[in-house]
Amino acid sequence: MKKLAIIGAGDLGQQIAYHVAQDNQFEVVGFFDDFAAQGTIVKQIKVLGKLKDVGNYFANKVFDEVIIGIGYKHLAFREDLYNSLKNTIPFATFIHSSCYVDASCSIGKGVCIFPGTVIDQQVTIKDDVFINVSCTIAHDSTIDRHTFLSPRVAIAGFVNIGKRCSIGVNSTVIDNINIADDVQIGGGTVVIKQIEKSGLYVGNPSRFIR
Ligand SMILES: CC(=O)SCCNC(=O)CCNC(=O)[C@H](O)C(C)(C)COP(=O)(O)OP(=O)(O)OC[C@H]1O[C@@H](n2cnc3c(N)ncnc32)[C@H](O)[C@@H]1OP(=O)(O)O
Repeated sequence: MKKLAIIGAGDLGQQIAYHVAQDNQFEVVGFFDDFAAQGTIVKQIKVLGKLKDVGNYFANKVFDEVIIGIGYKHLAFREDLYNSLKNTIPFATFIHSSCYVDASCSIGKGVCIFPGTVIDQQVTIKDDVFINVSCTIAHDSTIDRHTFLSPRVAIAGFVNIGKRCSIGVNSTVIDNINIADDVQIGGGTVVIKQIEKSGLYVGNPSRFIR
C-alpha cells in the first residue's frame, strides 16, 4: 500500500486522513503543517514537519505521494503550494470507493473526492480539485484547478467552473453555465445565468453581492 502524507493538519486534513484510512487506499504516514509543532499527534497521526520539510521527507522515502488538506478559504495559497511541489513530489488522487465516476471521465492529480459523489460521462476534473460528500456532476462538465465543492453540490450538464472557485453547500448550477475563475457561491445558491466576473454570489436566483 502506498504511503500518503497530507499537507494541513486542520479539519480538512483530518477528514482526508480519516476517509483515506477507512477506505484502505493509502497508509497515512503524517501531516505537514506550519501551525502545528513537529511531533504533535493529531487524531493518532504525527505532524512530520513544516511545509519546507516536504521535499526532504520525500527524498528520504517517508512517503510516496502527497495530497493537500487546505480548505476553501485559502485557494490561492493552495494553488501556489501545488505549483511549487508538482514537479518534484507526486500528488495522490483519492476517490472514495463509494463514489461512481464514469470510466470516460478525466480526473487530475491531487484530486480528492469524498464519499457518495456521482460523476457522469465525459466530465473533466482538473488538478487539485476537492469535492466533498454527495456531490453530483452531470455529463460533459469541467471543474478547473484548485476549485472546492462543498457537500451536496449539484452541477448539471455542460457546465464549466473556473479555477479557485468555492461552491457552497447544497448549491445548484443548471446546465450550459460557465462560471469564471475566483467565484465564491454561498450555500444553497441556484445559478441559472452565466457568471462572468469573480466575486461572491448568493441566493435563488444567484445575485452578485461583492
Ligand atoms: C463540510 C463543510 O462544512 S464544507 C463548507 C461548507 N460551507 C459553506 O458552504 C458556507 C457557504 N457560506 C455562505 O453561504 C456565507 O453565508 C457566505 C460566504 C456566502 C457569506 O458570508 P458573509 O461574508 O459573512 O456574508 P453575510 O452573512 O454578511 O451576508 C451578506 C448578505 O448575503 C446574504 N447571504 C449570505 N449567505 C447567503 C446564502 N448562502 N444564501 C442567500 N443569502 C445569503 C445575507 O443575508 C446578507 O444579505 P443582506 O445584505 O441583504 O442582509
